Amino acid sequence: MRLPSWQCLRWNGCIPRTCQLLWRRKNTQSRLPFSPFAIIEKQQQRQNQQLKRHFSLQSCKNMVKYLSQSEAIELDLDLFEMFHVGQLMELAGLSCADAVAECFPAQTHPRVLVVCGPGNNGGDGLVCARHLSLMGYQPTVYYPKPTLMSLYENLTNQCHHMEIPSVKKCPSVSDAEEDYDLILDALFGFGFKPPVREDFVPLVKMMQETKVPIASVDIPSGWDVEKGKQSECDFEPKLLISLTAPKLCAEHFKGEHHYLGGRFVPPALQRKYQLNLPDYGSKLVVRL
Ligand SMILES: NC(=O)C1=CN([C@@H]2O[C@H](COP(=O)(O)OP(=O)(O)OC[C@H]3O[C@@H](n4cnc5c(N)ncnc54)[C@H](OP(=O)(O)O)[C@@H]3O)[C@@H](O)[C@H]2O)[C@@H](O)CC1
Ligand SMILES: [K+]
Repeated sequence: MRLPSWQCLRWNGCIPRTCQLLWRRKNTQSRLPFSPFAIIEKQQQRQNQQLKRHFSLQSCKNMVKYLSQSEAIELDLDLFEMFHVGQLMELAGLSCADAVAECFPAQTHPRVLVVCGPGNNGGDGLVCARHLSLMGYQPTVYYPKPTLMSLYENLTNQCHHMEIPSVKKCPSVSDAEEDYDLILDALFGFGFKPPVREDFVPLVKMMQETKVPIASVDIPSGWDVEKGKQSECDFEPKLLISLTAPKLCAEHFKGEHHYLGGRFVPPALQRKYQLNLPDYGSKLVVRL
């Protein structure tokens, strides 16, 4: 039996399908110890892997910047000189609702427990709850330490006007699993300094132990903003919505969906922080 020329095969890179099938059949009949097609397939796999490596390197080069905690705080202050905090929060919360709708549709995950913390991350959560309700979800707000400032009071009142219920007690693991299809974690953002203080421990524990999927706003609460998970107990959200630009902890995120939202950074600030943001087009969020 005549083997096809290796040079010719390498040159062409591929062989007509019928020819391959014929060769395979002959090869099996003559019980040759190897098939040249297997070797060619191996070569093609190797080439594909090289291409993949090349493109992933390229995308790393073009990748959005991951911010340290101090960069995130500094950028936040710069933004606050240009915009009212309420404007930024409205876009942030709307982006979160949009990403939730892409990953956990209202038809399959209607009941959302929105956990809101005492800072701006919690404010994003209140805005998100309002938009989720407008999108056909049934959100419930848990806001254990409401901040006594008009910004947060207004956001809370807006939730009341939308007839969004709230709970006063942290649900147990079993209650959470019975009553909710998704938890929106807006407890701590980039202002968090570990470890979690005592009054929030039961809430974080519930989120660690529950099987209800979690969508985290900006930072998975309890993670170090730069180093990520602090212990095996820290929860792993299914969805992370980074706002403005991802923080360093997002490099450790292993969940299924990572989105970027908060499409409000003017070009001068993008240049100052070398953010290298992706093109949002007409969308509120982009998948990273
Ligand atoms: N420009 C942007 O990028 C935009 C950012 N936005 C959003 O703002 C978020 C950052 O907001 P933030 O600065 O208010 O901080 P955040 O993390 O919400 O909370 C701090 C609170 O947590 C508390 N606390 C801290 N550590 C604690 C601990 N260990 N255990 C218990 N409590 C602890 C702390 O208490 P304190 O230390 O002050 O007593 C304070 O009350 C950001 O992630 C994004 O979601 C968008 O709204 C719009 C545009
Ligand atoms: K969070």
